[in-house]
Amino acid sequence: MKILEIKDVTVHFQNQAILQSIQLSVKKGEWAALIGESGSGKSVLASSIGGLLPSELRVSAGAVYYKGRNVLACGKEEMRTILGAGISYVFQNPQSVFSPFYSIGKQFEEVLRTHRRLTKQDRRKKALEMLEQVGLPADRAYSSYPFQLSGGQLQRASIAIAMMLEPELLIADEPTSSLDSLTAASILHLIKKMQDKTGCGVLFITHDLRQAKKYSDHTYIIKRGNIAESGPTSRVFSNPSHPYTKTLLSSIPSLRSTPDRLPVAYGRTGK
Ligand SMILES: Nc1ncnc2c1ncn2[C@@H]1O[C@H](COP(=O)(O)OP(=O)(O)OP(=O)(O)O)[C@@H](O)[C@H]1O
Repeated sequence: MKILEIKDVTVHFQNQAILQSIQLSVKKGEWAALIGESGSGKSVLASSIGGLLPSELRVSAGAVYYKGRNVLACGKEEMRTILGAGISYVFQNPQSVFSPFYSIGKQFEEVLRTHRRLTKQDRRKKALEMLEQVGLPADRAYSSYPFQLSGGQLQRASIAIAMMLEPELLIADEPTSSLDSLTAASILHLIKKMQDKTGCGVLFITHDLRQAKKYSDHTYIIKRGNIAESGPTSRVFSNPSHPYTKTLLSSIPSLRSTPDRLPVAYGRTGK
């Protein structure tokens, strides 16, 4: 079942097309990767899904269906309900998710107050449970202010708050770009774990080809506002058809030449 279906979406800034006739879909439980270089239109596409485009950008054609409902035609109130409970975001910069003026726990509880009918005690219990699930010391994180957590810890908290209402679609917009590689790997592992637990669809926006290859079922390559190529990840990476995809893949030689497992000489002799 398709959770998200983007049909022929075109976005303009004044008379310049930033996205052109985009087609993309994400099924329940699927991990789709959207790969493209800087400025190709990844974030504009992510924003258009949740109706989060800045006012100077306009969707000039097409539709974005969330479970069959065109979100581009939804009113503000309906969109507010869909966002959070149906579609959630994790951004590159977790600071943008949290207010610096309130503790993390208070901000979790505020989301629950808006979307769920729970007692104060149950809101606190749920917040602590989510913080624990993402591997944070729950009590400390709950009472911390955002600046008291490291970048990696804050990204974990942002995943916890994004998953708290069990959304059906998680849009992860370059969630690891500001993190060191070890922390980045643990964050992607965590998103995968949360997906396995809830069965949500994931739209993973990245320029990291290795991570896309490792996690995604389906890959979309975007170039200057157009989908240059799409298909099952294994096919796109093993047998790319578009010259642009070939160039992207060949820019990281080890991606295609490094075997998934260590060679016998290193892996199995115990030496
Ligand atoms: N608010 C805006 N007004 C005008 N043009 C914009 C606006 N936001 C983005 N653009 C333009 O749209 C194009 C796509 O930008 P976008 O931010 O989606 O790229 P991206 O692929 O996410 O890049 P990055 O990987 O660097 O985040 C760029 O040419 C950018 O300059």
